[in-house]
Amino acid sequence: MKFTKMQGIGNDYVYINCFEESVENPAELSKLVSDRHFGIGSDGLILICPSEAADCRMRMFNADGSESPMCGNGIRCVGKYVFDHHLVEKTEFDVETGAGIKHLKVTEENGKAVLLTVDMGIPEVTSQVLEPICVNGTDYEFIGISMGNPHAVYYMDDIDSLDLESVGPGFENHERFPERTNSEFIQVMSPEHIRMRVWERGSGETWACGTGATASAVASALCGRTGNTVIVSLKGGNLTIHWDREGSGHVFMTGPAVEVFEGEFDINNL
Ligand SMILES: N[C@H](CCC[C@H](N)C(=O)O)C(=O)O
Repeated sequence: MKFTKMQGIGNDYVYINCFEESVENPAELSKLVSDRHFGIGSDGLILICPSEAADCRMRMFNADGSESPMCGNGIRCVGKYVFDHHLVEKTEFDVETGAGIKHLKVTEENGKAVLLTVDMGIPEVTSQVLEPICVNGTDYEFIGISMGNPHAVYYMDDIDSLDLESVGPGFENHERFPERTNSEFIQVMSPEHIRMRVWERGSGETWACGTGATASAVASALCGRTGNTVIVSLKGGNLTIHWDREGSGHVFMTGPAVEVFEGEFDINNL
């Protein structure tokens, strides 16, 4: 089976073009391909599929095989793939996701997409603006934001000191979040700049999370820590998030997408 390895600021997935391939059990396949020692190595699997409602459809699976309705870094890479491989012949197009149809705009150089802007839709606030919670025996406050997938945003003075490998599962699996949650840890640098680390539902700490960066930008504006446009600095790079709060209410994410390599695998040998 042919695949393409792509990454959005270090959030890397194995992509399969399901206009040409068919995948019987994507949840199991995601567990296999994401293994960084016995598989290809990735944060999960993303299928690029035909769609009746848009130019294509994205299905996203975390490293543990769980499916998520939306993936911000993933949809930018999907946009790059369909543009670069001429599955679309336009610089604006739509991608169907489990969180609705998303509109993408491509910035291209020499016929390749180098930057993509995604209309992430209207965020949903799922908690009090700073709701108390006790995790691993320690008291915190968070803001719950859904971008089609759940996020819990926490503010800290020093995110680098977080031992996410040990505390991450307690945030992800807390009983407050019946569907588990992605957890973002934010250090506010200025009203226009935040730093973020993330423990993702189903994948652990990743180098970036597009929906998480979007949720964190909205949360930061809601609690008055930033304006409506912020640079979010993640381990793997930066995203620009703009919340058209006074207008459409939609949030826009702009960032890069990179094709790393193409390959083939025999699923019986994974
Ligand atoms: N782990 C997430 C899906 C991937 C989100 C992230 N990689 C992004 O770029 O938005 C979830 O289960 O909701």
